[in-house]
Amino acid sequence: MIRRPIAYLTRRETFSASHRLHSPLLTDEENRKIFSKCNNPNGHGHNYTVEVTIRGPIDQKTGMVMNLSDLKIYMEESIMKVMDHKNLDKDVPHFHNLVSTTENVAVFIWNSLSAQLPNSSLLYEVKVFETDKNIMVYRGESE
Ligand SMILES: Nc1nc2c(c(=O)[nH]1)N=C([C@H](O)[C@H](O)COP(=O)(O)OP(=O)(O)OP(=O)(O)O)CN2
Ligand SMILES: [Zn+2]
Repeated sequence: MIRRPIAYLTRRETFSASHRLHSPLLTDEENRKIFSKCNNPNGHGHNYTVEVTIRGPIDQKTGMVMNLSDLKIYMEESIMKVMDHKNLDKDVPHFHNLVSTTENVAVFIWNSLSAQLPNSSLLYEVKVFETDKNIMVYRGESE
């Protein structure tokens, strides 16, 4: 049997969203202390960048791990339509009772994409840049 090379492909999208860091599991005082300026009652915004990486064998016939045009559609559905120009806490039901940290945003994107992809085992990494300096990575791991 011919061994197929494994390759990684990544697509990047950017979206803008507002949010407030406020955990329902903490008191108001604890929220203020832990999240400080990010607990501002009227929220704040970010221009997020998301990189989604797919890992898999290169198909002999197509020469592709996955068609980037298809990945574009999956990311449009899972990320852009859901979060771009939205208030994460109010507009995205997932964050009604879950603090919208970038870690949780990365997990949310992973789960949404997994549900969309025909073969979710190809999903390798979701990387979310909250700012140029603050970057979170999720690879589907849990403990
Ligand atoms: N582990 C996490 N910590 C923090 C998160 C997060 O999502 N996960 N988020 C925030 C705030 O929401 C906010 O995004 C912080 O942004 P910003 O003030 O721009 O970040 P810096 O203070 O690092 O920016 P400087 O440019 O260095 O001032 C906080 N923590
Ligand atoms: Zn923030």
